[in-house]
Amino acid sequence: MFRSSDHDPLSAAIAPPSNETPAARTARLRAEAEARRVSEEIDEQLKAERAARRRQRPCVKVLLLGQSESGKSTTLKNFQMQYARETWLEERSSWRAIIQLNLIRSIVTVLDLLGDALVGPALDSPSALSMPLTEKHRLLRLRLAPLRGVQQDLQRRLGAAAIEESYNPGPGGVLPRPSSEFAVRSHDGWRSALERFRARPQEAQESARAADARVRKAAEVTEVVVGCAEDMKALWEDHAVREMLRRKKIRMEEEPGFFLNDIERIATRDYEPSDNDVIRARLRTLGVQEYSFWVEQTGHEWLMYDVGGTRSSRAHWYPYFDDMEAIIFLAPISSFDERLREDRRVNRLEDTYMLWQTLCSLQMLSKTQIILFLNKCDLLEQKLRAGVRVRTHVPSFGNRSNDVDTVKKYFQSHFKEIAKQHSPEPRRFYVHLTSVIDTRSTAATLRTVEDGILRASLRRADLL
Ligand SMILES: Nc1nc2c(ncn2[C@@H]2O[C@H](COP(=O)(O)OP(=O)(O)OP(=O)(O)O)[C@@H](O)[C@H]2O)c(=O)[nH]1
Ligand SMILES: [Mg+2]
Repeated sequence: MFRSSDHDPLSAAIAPPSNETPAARTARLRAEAEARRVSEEIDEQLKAERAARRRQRPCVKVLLLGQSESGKSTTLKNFQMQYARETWLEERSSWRAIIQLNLIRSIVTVLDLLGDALVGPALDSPSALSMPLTEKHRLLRLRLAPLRGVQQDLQRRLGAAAIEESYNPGPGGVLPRPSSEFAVRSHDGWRSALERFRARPQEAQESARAADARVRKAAEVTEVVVGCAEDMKALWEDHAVREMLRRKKIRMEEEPGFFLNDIERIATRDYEPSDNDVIRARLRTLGVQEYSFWVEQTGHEWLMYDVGGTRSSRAHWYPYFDDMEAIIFLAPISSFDERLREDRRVNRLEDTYMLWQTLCSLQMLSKTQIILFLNKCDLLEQKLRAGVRVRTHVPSFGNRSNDVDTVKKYFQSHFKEIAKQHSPEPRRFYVHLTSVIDTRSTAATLRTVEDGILRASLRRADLL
């Protein structure tokens, strides 16, 4: 099995901050040791399961990699929609709570910003809003306050995956890491989170009373959300609030799990998530999750591995490298002007380049097909239309034209060049420009990808 070394860039990418205090280091090492123990136990269990399955029938294994929020789980959802329709439909309504949480989280973000602005510059200051915040905004804030309690409650019940990882360098350079960061989970990640929100009893042994309590709790959450619907809408549609967001350069529409334009539809008692809602919902992945699909047309079983992409999760990728038919690497190219949520000092595109270089240069992956998805093209287009200039954030872009085609081509050639320079053996460059929230075009991409992977797999089997 592959082990990381001190020199490899992936280790560098997950290295602790240089100004870490002794106390923070002790706590981190202890938490990491525990995470490693749990993770190794899960690896062993998965290995045994995989070996047993392989003995029974052939399967094609694909690993999804990329930084956090790059679209790995969303790609997996597309596969699930296409090849495991029954499970997809069974799980779909359980996403309701996650979508409610996504919506509430956006509202709470706006409320926090509003809170700051209400105690902000005086009306006559140059940075004051042209449309002043008034008593109406204070009241909206007050009336929407119960959503904070609901957010906490949902997050508690959904578990660590529902909490976005983040830390800001605190005083003295201590970077507090939330304990959730080390919550390495079993391989059924989001499934276990969703299970807690199923309407029907989950297991035979679940008592009717426990099932009732779960259903009652879900109804209580819905009642609060429905009760706040009008105020949420008023807040999101308010001109002064929009101006405040614009001034702070916050584009809520680009945030993961954005549902503020769907309040009327979602904040109702009989809301049922659509396919598209589930695709757009955000629940982060912890540890490694394994999914299996049976592809009728070719008679193969596919095993897909979805991993957590935050820096602290990346150490858990290694054990999966030596056993894959292909890797799909997600690079969100709209992120050229963003910073990592878990470390605001790092530019997201730089982080993606670094990960890509690492994967390309690993000797053990030299024969593995790596397929690059330059993802979030829709957001890239949106950003460029809004006037964001690539050159400001990527100086090497130089004086090229800031139009979508030029930008896409530029990024694509940069990834290609990295692959060429750093692969230990020549490798073919497989690339797709994607917006994986667009299920129709993604279905076509996935068919091409699937075909390519299968061919390579058969070729390999022939050679063996
Ligand atoms: N607009 C847009 N949103 C996307 C696209 N791909 C993913 N998203 C959204 O981005 C958010 C994050 O996507 P995920 O698939 O959860 O990201 P991930 O790579 O699995 O992240 P981790 O689990 O944290 O490693 C979700 O809300 C998705 O709906 C895309 O191409 N366009
Ligand atoms: Mg994920």
